[in-house]
Amino acid sequence: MNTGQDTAAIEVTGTTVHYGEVLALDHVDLDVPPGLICGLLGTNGSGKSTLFKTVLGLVRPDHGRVRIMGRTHTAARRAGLLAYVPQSEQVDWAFPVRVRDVVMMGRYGHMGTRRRPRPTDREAVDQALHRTGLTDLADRQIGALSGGQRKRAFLARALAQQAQVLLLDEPFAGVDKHSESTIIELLRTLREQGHTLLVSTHDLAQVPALCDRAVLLQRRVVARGTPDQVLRPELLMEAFGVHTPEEGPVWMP
Ligand SMILES: Nc1ncnc2c1ncn2[C@@H]1O[C@H](COP(=O)(O)OP(=O)(O)OP(=O)(O)O)[C@@H](O)[C@H]1O
Repeated sequence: MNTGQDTAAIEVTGTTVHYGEVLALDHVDLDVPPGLICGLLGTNGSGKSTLFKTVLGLVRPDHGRVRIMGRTHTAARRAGLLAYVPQSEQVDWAFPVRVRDVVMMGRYGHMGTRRRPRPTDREAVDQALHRTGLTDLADRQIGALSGGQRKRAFLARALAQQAQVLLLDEPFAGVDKHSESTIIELLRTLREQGHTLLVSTHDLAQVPALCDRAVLLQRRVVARGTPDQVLRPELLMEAFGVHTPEEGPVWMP
């Protein structure tokens, strides 16, 4: 009997993506077991966002297959299994929407077409605001938050979704130490609660402490495994042009 225990939370098989002439992903395989944090590491342009968009079904691969907990992305999204925190939001920051309203958007999938919040929706929003340290800012306009606070607001929106699988694109980029430690603590708690997280980051120094698995991407998968297996000088050199996590990534043409 298949108990579902061996079904990967995220499975990408032989996936290739072109944007016109640009090869963005080249036969990428990825397999994240449930309940783990997997770091997705690569330079600018290495295909991290494209891989997220492919998992979400926003980009159609030339070939290859994506499964989220054994389902297609359409079925997974319909079942509310998948939440996404993009790198930056294409929003009009002057638009008069409160932080609480942004987080409530994470509940839309639970509310049906009338989008009238019920007590359970309000509770989920309050909890997500609390967990991201935004309770005191809940009634502030989103455009009046700092960059790090905005990041936390979009993370809160994903939390309110209560999805099993979370995709986080550069959650630490441009955030201060306070926001960074709030986010790290939160990601660890989510893992303890059995969620699966795929987290892209340039910050290699964080990977050993945060991630159970890591994938080095340079259009194709350079390496995947535990952080120890992946953060090896020759592999980092191949993917980033650096020898150690402490040296940090540098731009490679
Ligand atoms: N809409 C698009 N049209 C054409 N080329 C694109 C498009 N989106 C991405 N690309 C190209 O595909 C490649 C992968 O881009 P992608 O955004 O996935 O990289 P990334 O690893 O997320 O980079 P970054 O760290 O800078 O966000 C790059 O060469 C990029 O220029």
